[in-house]
Amino acid sequence: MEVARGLEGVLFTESRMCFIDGEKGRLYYFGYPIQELAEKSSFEEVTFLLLHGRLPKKEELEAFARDLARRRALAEPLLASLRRYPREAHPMSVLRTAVSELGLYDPTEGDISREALYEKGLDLIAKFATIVAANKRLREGKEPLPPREDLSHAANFLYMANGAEPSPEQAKLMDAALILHAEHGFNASTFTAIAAFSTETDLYSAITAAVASLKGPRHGGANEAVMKMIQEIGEPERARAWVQEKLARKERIMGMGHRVYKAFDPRAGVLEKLARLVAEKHGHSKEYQILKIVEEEAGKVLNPRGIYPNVDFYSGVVYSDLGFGLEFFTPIFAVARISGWVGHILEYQALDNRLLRPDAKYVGELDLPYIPLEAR
Ligand SMILES: CC(=O)SCCNC(=O)CCNC(=O)[C@H](O)C(C)(C)COP(=O)(O)OP(=O)(O)OC[C@H]1O[C@@H](n2cnc3c(N)ncnc32)[C@H](O)[C@@H]1OP(=O)(O)O
Ligand SMILES: O=C([O-])CC(=O)C(=O)O
Repeated sequence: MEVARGLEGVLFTESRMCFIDGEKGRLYYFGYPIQELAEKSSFEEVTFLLLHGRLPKKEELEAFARDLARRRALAEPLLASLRRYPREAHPMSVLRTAVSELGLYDPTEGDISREALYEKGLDLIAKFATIVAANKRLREGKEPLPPREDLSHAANFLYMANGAEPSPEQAKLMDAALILHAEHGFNASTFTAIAAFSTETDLYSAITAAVASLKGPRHGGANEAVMKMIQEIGEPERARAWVQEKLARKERIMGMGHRVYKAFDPRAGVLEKLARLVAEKHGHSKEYQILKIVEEEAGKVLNPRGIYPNVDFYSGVVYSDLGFGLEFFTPIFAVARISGWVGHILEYQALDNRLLRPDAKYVGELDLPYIPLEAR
């Protein structure tokens, strides 16, 4: 059998959730084009779609959004832990630890019946935003704010994170970013979640593993690395030379390249427009300008090789505008992706939850004589 390095091109299951056309740069959630969802839908509606496989009717969406809103608050023991975690710990490590800890307070942690999974999944989707916002407040030396049930998921997240009710424009921006990041097939973190869940471990364990996987700079952590790149470049005038030197050293430009897309990631297309909007309106133009030059200069070498900006390239400009420091960029990704992780776990379980256990081609030796320690 051929070895498929990185499991590239391996089809390990069937799924209705996500279609990615890597050659043409197209993306659909349950058949709906991503651009249309980002423009017209809400995070709550997309989450319903990812969990139920269809768009909700008006009353269904209202009930679903109310249900999510009611689940936002964190119990005191977890809040006490968040206060105790080291202030300088990375917010992704805080999220990973907090999700794991949530399992400790669930007396039915091990119940993975479909009904229990759905309930626990909704709980996690609701609480991810509260954990991340609480951590942001604590890092700023402030007390976490209790969630508000009268705001949408995106608006409440911004309210809890920044201590002020966002404008409708800001809430829409966050909503669009969450929709764009909610799902993406069997990316590394979703695959990690499924690999863990296929052992019939509990949901908290599978999601903790997924958070750990998303943290890496080759995956969700790339959005933070892009902002560090912008900071290192410093001024738009330095960007071209910086890119040329980087590529001459055979180093990677973060936020570019993708295992599946060999064309422009359609999410990056939407985020580029949103980043341009905030750059023009609110003066983040330097960051945006640097990215445009990096995209163009790196593109001269990388585009012919099918390497283009991915979802992590422009998102940071938007998150900065919404009041977040770069260490919160990947946690924001997680606040969105939790919906995809839960949706995939439900879908995979409904199929048969077959244990994931690939194999490797053995290239070692056999039947070696065991030499006693004193004779080696
Ligand atoms: C949400 C997400 O997870 S989106 C991805 C986020 N990650 C990043 O932005 C990190 C930067 N990008 C990368 O490291 C890669 O593009 C990956 C890991 C995302 C996908 O890459 P893969 O499909 O595994 O390709 P692979 O790593 O084998 O690279 C193939 C070639 O393209 C080059 N390449 C890939 N990405 C880049 C990049 N961003 N900059 C420069 N060169 C690159 C590699 O150096 C390699 O060159 P070589 O053949 O001369 O050795
Ligand atoms: O699909 C991937 O490999 C990575 C990605 O873009 C995502 O998870 O959104």
